[in-house]
Amino acid sequence: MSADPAPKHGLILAVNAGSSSLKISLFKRDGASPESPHDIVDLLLTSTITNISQPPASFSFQLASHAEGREAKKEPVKSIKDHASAFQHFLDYLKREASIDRSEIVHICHRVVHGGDYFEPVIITDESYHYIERLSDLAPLHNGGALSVMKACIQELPNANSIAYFDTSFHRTMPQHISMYPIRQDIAKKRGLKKYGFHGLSYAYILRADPSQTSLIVMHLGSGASMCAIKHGKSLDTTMGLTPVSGLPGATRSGAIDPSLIFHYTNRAGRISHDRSVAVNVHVTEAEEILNKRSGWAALTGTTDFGTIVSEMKKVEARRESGEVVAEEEGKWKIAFDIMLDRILGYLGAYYVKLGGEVDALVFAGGIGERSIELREAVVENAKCLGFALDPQANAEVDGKDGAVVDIGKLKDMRRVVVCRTDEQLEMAKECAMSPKFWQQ
Ligand SMILES: Nc1ncnc2c1ncn2[C@@H]1O[C@H](COP(=O)(O)OP(=O)(O)O)[C@@H](O)[C@H]1O
Ligand SMILES: CC(=O)OP(=O)(O)O
Ligand SMILES: [Mg+2]
Repeated sequence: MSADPAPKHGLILAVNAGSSSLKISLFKRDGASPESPHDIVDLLLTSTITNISQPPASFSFQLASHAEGREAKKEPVKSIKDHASAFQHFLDYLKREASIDRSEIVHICHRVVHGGDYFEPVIITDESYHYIERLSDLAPLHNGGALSVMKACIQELPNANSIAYFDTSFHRTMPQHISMYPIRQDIAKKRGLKKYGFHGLSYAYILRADPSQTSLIVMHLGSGASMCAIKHGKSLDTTMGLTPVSGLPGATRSGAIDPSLIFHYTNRAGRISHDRSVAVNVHVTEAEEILNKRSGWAALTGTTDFGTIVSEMKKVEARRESGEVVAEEEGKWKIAFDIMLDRILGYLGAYYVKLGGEVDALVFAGGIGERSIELREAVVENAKCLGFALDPQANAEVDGKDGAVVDIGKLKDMRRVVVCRTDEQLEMAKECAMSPKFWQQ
């Protein structure tokens, strides 16, 4: 693919292949105001495909000019089975429904979860494609999906450059004693066995969203959930590790467990899994398959939707309070909620101490962090001893408020608590638009 600088103006397509979703945004680079990162790109449209790993997938498409406070309409699409078919569905829809000239797309930014030792964004060439492909085993739910979208872009949008932006880049500042595992370092170095950390594009976006705050404890809570301690604008520690399975539990991921557990769970831990739904062209073991795909709150409750867990938990609690005897099995919703809460609090306490109590704000982000009034309430209530307190009304009214950052804390004499509507696509598009090497000046 070519790496020639594009003209000053042009369209940037940003694609975010998450573990069970594909989020796509199209931006126009406004060459007239490249000074500020905030107005360098204008959003033209967004499209989201969710439930990719739990069919039927749900598709939405919205032109920015028609958005104005309206939720995009969602429709189930049976033909979507993976990230490649999700992206193809988007391209077909774009061709049919929107008056966008696809030849005006000059750069396509791809969120790549595992970048290994790549720190800067890279143009996709044979060499970088294969490097990312080799890392797929370390991000079995992610890299394969991003690569399949890149392949489609090379075929369907041959005049655009594909550029990879890495989740791992943000965490390159972690001190060695934090990123290193206490194992033999000759083996660790040879095989790249260290903590990389993920969700970095989201953390970078959050940091940029309010430049006055530079020391933060951030919770990015989505299908994949992680936390990050940011000290003076740099990642100090994060909960995911060599792969995104560690740290907090996720929709289908176990989060941190005793590493020996898996050998007691199955006697096939080291065998290559035959389940091809985990990812494309990836060799994962039965152990990785179990911990990445058959664990998490889906294993505890049967749903990957944390919103359902909260609403079912509340229904059961209401019945219990009204005197009804509730079957033990119905306690599963609260157990899932409490496990998530417990793990979050564990890292919150640890990060507060690691930051020496210098915390400008506690930040909630990601699908759960941005939408679960109840989880935010429970976290902040339990973190009272650290000087955090919630304004219950502000917490309940986040959805009605505009802007990337919404304050939900009691501000007087208390530390700041905020919700940040994170946007990994916008982060990549801004980075791309601000990189002189990608544009003719
Ligand atoms: N109202 C809600 N309350 C709690 N959780 C929610 C709510 N709405 C959505 N979610 C959760 O947000 C998740 C999606 O988060 P998101 O960050 O978009 O995920 P992804 O990891 O796919 O990028 C859903 O799987 C669901 O669990
Ligand atoms: C790294 C990760 O888990 O990403 P996502 O939450 O988008 O699946
Ligand atoms: Mg995500």
